[in-house]
Amino acid sequence: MSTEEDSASKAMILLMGLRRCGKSSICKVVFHNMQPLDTLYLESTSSPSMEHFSTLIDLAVMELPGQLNYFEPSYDSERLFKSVGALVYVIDSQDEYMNAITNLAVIIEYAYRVNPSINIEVLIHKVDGLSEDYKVDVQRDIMQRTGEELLELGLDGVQVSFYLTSIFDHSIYEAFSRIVQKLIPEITYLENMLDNLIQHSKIEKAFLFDINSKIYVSTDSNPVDIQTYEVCAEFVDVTLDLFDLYKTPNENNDQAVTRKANRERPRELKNIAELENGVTIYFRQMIRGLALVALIRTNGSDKDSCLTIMDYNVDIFEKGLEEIWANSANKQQALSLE
Ligand SMILES: Nc1nc2c(ncn2[C@@H]2O[C@H](COP(=O)(O)OP(=O)(O)OP(=O)(O)O)[C@@H](O)[C@H]2O)c(=O)[nH]1
Repeated sequence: MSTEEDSASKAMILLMGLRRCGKSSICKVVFHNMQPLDTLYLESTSSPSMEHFSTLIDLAVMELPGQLNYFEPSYDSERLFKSVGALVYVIDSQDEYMNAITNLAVIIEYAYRVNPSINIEVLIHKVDGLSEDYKVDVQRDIMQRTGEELLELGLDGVQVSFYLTSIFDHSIYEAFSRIVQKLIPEITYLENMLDNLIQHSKIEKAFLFDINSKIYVSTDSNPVDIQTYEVCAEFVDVTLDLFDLYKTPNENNDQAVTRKANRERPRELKNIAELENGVTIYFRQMIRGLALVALIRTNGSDKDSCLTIMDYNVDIFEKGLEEIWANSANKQQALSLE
């Protein structure tokens, strides 16, 4: 099966940008847990590469090397762009970016023509090297120049979203979370379910994480503040690291070694801790490699009874999730039979 055929059944994210803008580093850090500093030694990518990951939906992230000429007749760009849900274009903010903007406009013109429903997402990347003021200036400048280029091409109505990102902090996960969420058809149900859960469980904020990438596939409708996300993402890491250190009860050494090698975890992974500010943080594994992470403010009421209610409500939430997943799996099956 070719990479493009393989991706047809998945929501596809296409990652593009000029050479050395940071595409491979983003893939390695977000999807393979590579340490950001180790990306310094990554070699230039010479052929398209594809990452797959499954959350509530199956996603494929395809990286196209910067030096490839996508509009050569030998390269079937039309078929590729038609199968894509989101085009993510990376611009290196530490470099001279005018060429990147011109290249982006040409790609948008093409992508939009063959696939008008494509989401266009621009990562203003490597902002760790810029001061706070300069970051804002660069963002404004890139947005304005992109707008001008699109206007010249008669594409001023095309919606483009911009994100300031860096692999050295959580901004890249936050951006990918928002990009992925736009591709999940059931996102409104998920948000409603999370809103319902927080109303009935003294929760301040709840995230549904994809455990392996630490992208959050959904959250309640309260605004996301990046520090809250960071605390929750770190708790996912700590929980998994701790779990991987120890054998589970009734497991012999060989089974533990095999499980760790395959990165398998028992279904019901759960962890609860109290933060310095008295807020309780709650982690519970759900279906399909997802985990619910919530911050609970007990406000002086009995912590144990809060957690009992929480467990009960999370059971109901998980059942809802199973139903959503069963429905979306049926829909995908029906589509593939058409
Ligand atoms: N400061 C900083 N450097 C970054 C960031 N992301 C990537 N880099 C660095 O940028 C350089 C190029 O990154 P790559 O991921 O190889 O770039 P690429 O777009 O895949 O390059 P090609 O494969 O040639 O198309 C590496 O040295 C990375 O360490 C970031 O957020 N901040």
